[in-house]
Amino acid sequence: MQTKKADLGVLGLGVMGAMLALNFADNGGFDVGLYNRTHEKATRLKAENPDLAERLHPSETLQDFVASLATPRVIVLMLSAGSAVDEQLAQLQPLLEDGDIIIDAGNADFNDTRRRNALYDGTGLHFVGMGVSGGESGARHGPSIMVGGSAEAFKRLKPLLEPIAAKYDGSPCIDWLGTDGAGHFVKTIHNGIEYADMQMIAEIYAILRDGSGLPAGQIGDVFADWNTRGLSSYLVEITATVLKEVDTETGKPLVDLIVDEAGQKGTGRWSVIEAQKLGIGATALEAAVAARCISSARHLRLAAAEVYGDLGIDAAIFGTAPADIAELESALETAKIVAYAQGYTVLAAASEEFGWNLPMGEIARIWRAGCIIRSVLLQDIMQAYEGGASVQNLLLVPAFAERVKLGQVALRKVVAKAAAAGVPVPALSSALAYFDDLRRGRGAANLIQGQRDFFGAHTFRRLDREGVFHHIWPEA
Ligand SMILES: NC(=O)C1=CN([C@@H]2O[C@H](COP(=O)(O)OP(=O)(O)OC[C@H]3O[C@@H](n4cnc5c(N)ncnc54)[C@H](OP(=O)(O)O)[C@@H]3O)[C@@H](O)[C@H]2O)C=CC1
Ligand SMILES: O=C(CO)[C@H](O)[C@H](O)COP(=O)(O)O
Repeated sequence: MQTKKADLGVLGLGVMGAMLALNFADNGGFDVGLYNRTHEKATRLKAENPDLAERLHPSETLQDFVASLATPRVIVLMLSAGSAVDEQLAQLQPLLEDGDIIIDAGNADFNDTRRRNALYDGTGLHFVGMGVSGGESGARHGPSIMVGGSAEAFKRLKPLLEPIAAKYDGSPCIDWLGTDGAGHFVKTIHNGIEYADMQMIAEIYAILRDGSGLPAGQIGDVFADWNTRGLSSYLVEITATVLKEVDTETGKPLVDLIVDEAGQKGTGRWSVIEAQKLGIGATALEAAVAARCISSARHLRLAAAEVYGDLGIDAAIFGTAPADIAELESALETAKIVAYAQGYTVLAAASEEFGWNLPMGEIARIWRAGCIIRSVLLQDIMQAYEGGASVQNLLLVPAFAERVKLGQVALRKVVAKAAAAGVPVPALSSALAYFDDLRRGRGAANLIQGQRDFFGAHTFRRLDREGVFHHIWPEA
């Protein structure tokens, strides 16, 4: 029987919740109350972890769960995003008391988080939207934690959360990033960048597989090698592992047997929707979300392959010489910098729009370990913001400009070759197009303004004089 009240409770013991609960018990040494809609998961978690069992306290009812927690309570929700969170909040609210803190630690649409924060305002309860990244293993051993909500609530949560967070050079990858939805917004953009990163890696894989004709294992070796330098990151590391894995039943590379339809739970889409709402062109993120959608339309792709399959891919265009592989490496590294620059631009715009004053360098700091997009690049991004430097766009920071000036040559060649060969590289090419768009002082939107004024009297500004003008255009 539980005699001592638990230090906190975890509600929702799916993949992430179960691992977070173990992390709290193990690395935090906390007593953890457990509750799950399907009760068996709570009892099983305790039974399967005898070494931590004395700190795990499952309850069968929500009432017992709430009663098992020390006051003021801290309850971590780890549920599927959306209505599940609202339902649980509604059931919890009458059981809670002044000062209790409820954390939504799942992925949430930050608009929901803002709405929920507003609901709790003035109730004496605190609602905290908190992004957690690192997948199952991160949740168990140390995720990157992006906290929103009130600074006051964070002060109380810090001693509970720091011990379970990932550590980079001993420093915990957790911080309070701003009020209401700030934590979930930053997690959403993290995932948008994650989508872009994964898509670009997949495009390079497609080039090596369909353009260069390399088998999966050898492509895995290429990624493993790249992981020792500028591209060093969790995603490149796991790419190498996934590519080298062999299916024991068939003896074939497992990746060759996996259906080419990418799932998505919504965070990538949210990142792009919010970028659009803020008026920011995050084209690599957009391309990555769109590519997942196209991947899911497998029947359509198979039908199109029947119609256009004879066009094939020109395999003579991409080589496998060390210089060819190095070109791909440089292209990927450059496009990745562009994707991060886009993600950070969305963060900056949101910070301004919602008055969060997001600590940009700190976000890079807490992404350096634990999270899915952890990479050596984040160290450079952190440095770009050092001393609170105001950064308009990462591509304008001298250290990145130098790298991109060199790397764009490879990116341009790879995108051009891919177009010629017939290998789709939507994220790499949108990164290149963004860069080219950004670097030209004079774009082509003057024509669009002319067209808009023609059909809708939308007016335009002129380069040679101040003011707003409408022209009487000749009839078409
Ligand atoms: N998996 C990952 O890599 C990551 C996931 N996340 C986020 O964490 C959250 C949880 O994800 P994950 O653990 O993977 O998901 P799972 O599907 O493994 O677990 C979902 C949990 O939500 C509960 N649940 C679902 N619907 C309801 C409902 N209507 N009422 C009560 N409980 C409900 C489930 O209960 P039951 O057992 O009864 O079904 C289960 O405990 C999500 O928001 C996800 O986006 C964040 C980072 C990484
Ligand atoms: O948040 C995560 C990683 O950071 C989750 O794994 C999320 O589910 C990934 O998104 P998707 O399922 O859409 O690929």
